[in-house]
Amino acid sequence: MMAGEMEGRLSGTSVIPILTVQDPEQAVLASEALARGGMTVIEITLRTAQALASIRAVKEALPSLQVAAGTVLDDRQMDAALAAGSDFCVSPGLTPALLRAARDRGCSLLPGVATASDIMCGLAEGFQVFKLFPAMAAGGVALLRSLSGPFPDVRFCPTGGVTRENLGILLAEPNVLCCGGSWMASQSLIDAADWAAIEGLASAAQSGRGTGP
Ligand SMILES: O=C[C@H](O)COP(=O)(O)O
Ligand SMILES: CC(=O)C(=O)O
Repeated sequence: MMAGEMEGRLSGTSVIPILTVQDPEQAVLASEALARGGMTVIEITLRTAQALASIRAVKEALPSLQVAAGTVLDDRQMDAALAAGSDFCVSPGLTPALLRAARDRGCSLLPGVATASDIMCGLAEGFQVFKLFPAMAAGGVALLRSLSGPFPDVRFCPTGGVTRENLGILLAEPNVLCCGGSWMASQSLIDAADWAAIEGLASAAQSGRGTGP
């Protein structure tokens, strides 16, 4: 992966909404609402039987939206995600095999890290932008500040426990490019077909202020 490539992809967004969807039609409706709210990048996790079909359907309906495949754990899932039209892949952690698979395929990957050792593995393979997961459980702002000492050039996308309340605090950290989270398109909002609420949460998040108290 070219240096700076992932930073460029994420530069226009404060937040990556994360969707775990059961149905491609719902995925398209939710993605349309997120896009109306100003989102330019979304992630669909490979945690459901309909995830790949959903990625395909969203890319067809909204070609200019960047759609990442999330929860990519191995090269087989990476191949399936790319075949479905994903723009890039996201993983909750990293393995040397996954990093090599991305490099061999020319696949953009946002690999997950939670420790200094994870970051060192990623740097050794040429990665400089990471998802910090699970961000809040692993230490949140205190962890981001601690990591900025030994890794001044590394940038993060904290994900896991990010809410509309703590979003602004995380985005204020200099080593945070953007955050990821599921609150903008939660299962309950999707089940309720509350597309207006999804649009509103996306719009508030994209302005970097959340909607919280
Ligand atoms: O499944 C979603 C991701 O793990 C993000 O976590 P979250 O639900 O805490 O935002
Ligand atoms: C944690 C997450 O968002 C993923 O599974 O990629």
